[in-house]
Amino acid sequence: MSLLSVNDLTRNFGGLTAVSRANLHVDEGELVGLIGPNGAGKTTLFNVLTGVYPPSSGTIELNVDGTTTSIGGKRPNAICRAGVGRTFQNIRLFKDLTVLDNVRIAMQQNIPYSLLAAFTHAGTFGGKEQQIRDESEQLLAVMGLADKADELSRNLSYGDQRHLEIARALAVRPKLLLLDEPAAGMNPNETRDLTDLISQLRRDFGLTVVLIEHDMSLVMRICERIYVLDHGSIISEGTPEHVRNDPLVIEAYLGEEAPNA
Ligand SMILES: Nc1ncnc2c1ncn2[C@@H]1O[C@H](COP(=O)(O)OP(=O)(O)OP(=O)(O)O)[C@@H](O)[C@H]1O
Repeated sequence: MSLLSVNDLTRNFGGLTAVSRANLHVDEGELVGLIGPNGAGKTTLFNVLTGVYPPSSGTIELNVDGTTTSIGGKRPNAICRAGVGRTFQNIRLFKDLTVLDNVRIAMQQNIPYSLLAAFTHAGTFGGKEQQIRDESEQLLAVMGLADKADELSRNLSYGDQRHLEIARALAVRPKLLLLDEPAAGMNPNETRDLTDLISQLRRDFGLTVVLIEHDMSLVMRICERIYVLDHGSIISEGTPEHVRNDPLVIEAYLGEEAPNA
């Protein structure tokens, strides 16, 4: 059974259908790309997957360790606890907090209230705090931000802010990581480094990854499978080779950067 099953998913905004009867299946450990021209519905699909918007119709199921959870229409925190972490197209950090605190807050957010209360009452919260701090520092090291832990996140370079976003997404210990344009605004060298890092994170953390990306060199290099959205509908699905030669995809991209990088 797939880790993520999206069945007949539709999301309307008034008279506009942003996602139309989409079907996606992502197996555990896969690295899958989601591409499509501007306004195709990619971010809306992520927003529905993560509870920012409920689906208008259709179902979303997450199968983690043999347990299937229906996450369609659930609140973002519940979906996060079910095992889904994400980054945003527009960086969303606590700009006036330190790099370390940004990760610590994300990690704490994933501790259920009852467990938090149990720690407090049992007097072991201090120990838990230390564990959160240690794990946050480890994550920063993985993301190459160890020496910037005490800096305010607003002072980080753009590329480092994108890395911190990923560290925050990893802090919730996701099984499924959704990356929304992780390379946006990066130069070709930074993009190459990020491409390697995403592959490494998948291996080291045992992640399943779905990424939206306009940088076709990144998508074609690391994704095993790609879904192509156009006007809210999935028009193609398959290997990078298949997708880049699909006439429907080429037509959808006419006038935009063709997916052949
Ligand atoms: N909250 C909203 N209210 C109304 N319309 C919306 C809303 N969010 C998205 N849309 C519309 O849904 C359509 C799909 O937008 P979406 O941002 O999902 O596309 P995208 O594929 O992520 O585009 P891009 O590559 O430019 O980021 C667009 O027409 C957009 O204007």
